[in-house]
Amino acid sequence: MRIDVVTIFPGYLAPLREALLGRAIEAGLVELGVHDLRDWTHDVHQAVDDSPYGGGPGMVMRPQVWGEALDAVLGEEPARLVVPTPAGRPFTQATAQAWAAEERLVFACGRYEGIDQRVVDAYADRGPVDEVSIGDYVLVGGEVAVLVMVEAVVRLLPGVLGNPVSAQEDSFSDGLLEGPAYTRPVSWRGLDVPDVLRSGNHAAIARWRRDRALERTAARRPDLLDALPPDALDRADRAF
Ligand SMILES: N#Cc1c(-c2ccc3ccn(Cc4ccc(CN5CCOCC5)cc4)c3c2)n[nH]c1N
Repeated sequence: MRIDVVTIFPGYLAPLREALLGRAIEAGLVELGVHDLRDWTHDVHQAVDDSPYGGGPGMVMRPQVWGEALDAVLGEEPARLVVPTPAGRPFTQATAQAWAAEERLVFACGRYEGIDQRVVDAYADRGPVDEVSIGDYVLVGGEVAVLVMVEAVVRLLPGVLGNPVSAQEDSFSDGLLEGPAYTRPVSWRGLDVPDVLRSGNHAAIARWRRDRALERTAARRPDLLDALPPDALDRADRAF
């Protein structure tokens, strides 16, 4: 997979070259290009924004600069263009899993009050364009959202995670939140690891973990329970 990011703050994306993601890049599992939008400006002030038509607060990012930048970065290779925005469709684990199958992702990081809508409209004729949001809160720009989405996608690529099974057993992959996890010591500040986890009874451990996942999901994310397909809960789950 190749990932390109266009931004006026390239330094914001430096964490993508650290730790697990950095090792994936070094291993050739993913290619990363980060591009400064201002490289496609032609004025002395390197202007990327202007006042909004129709009035309103803040500034809007100019379509011309974005058009030149995305034409250059996209080139002729097919790619999914991703535009983070507070007004986007929710980015979920299912989105990450779908995008993990893509050959190329290009992220357009807006700032100010966002990017002129004609940029999205113009590229929608060339290939898939996703306007997505990572959550119901307002950030200052798209860079943090890109860090989140790139990490969620790249960790799913074959060879990136040391233990690939964990990607399948992620929270949300079975529609539930994962339950609590424990490691040594068996007792810490008067708090003990649940006996079942040390029993060696794998069926009982699996049942206990499923029950804790159901309990946590019901308490914290009842919406996920409501969204489960009818056959997702077995009789033992229903007894819970
Ligand atoms: N992904 C993601 C994001 C973003 C995000 C992503 C991309 C950009 C580019 C610019 N900004 C800042 C910005 C601030 C204010 C406004 C105005 N609106 C805000 C909502 O109420 C109405 C008025 C627009 C844009 C961005 C924010 N925020 N939250 C997410 N989950």
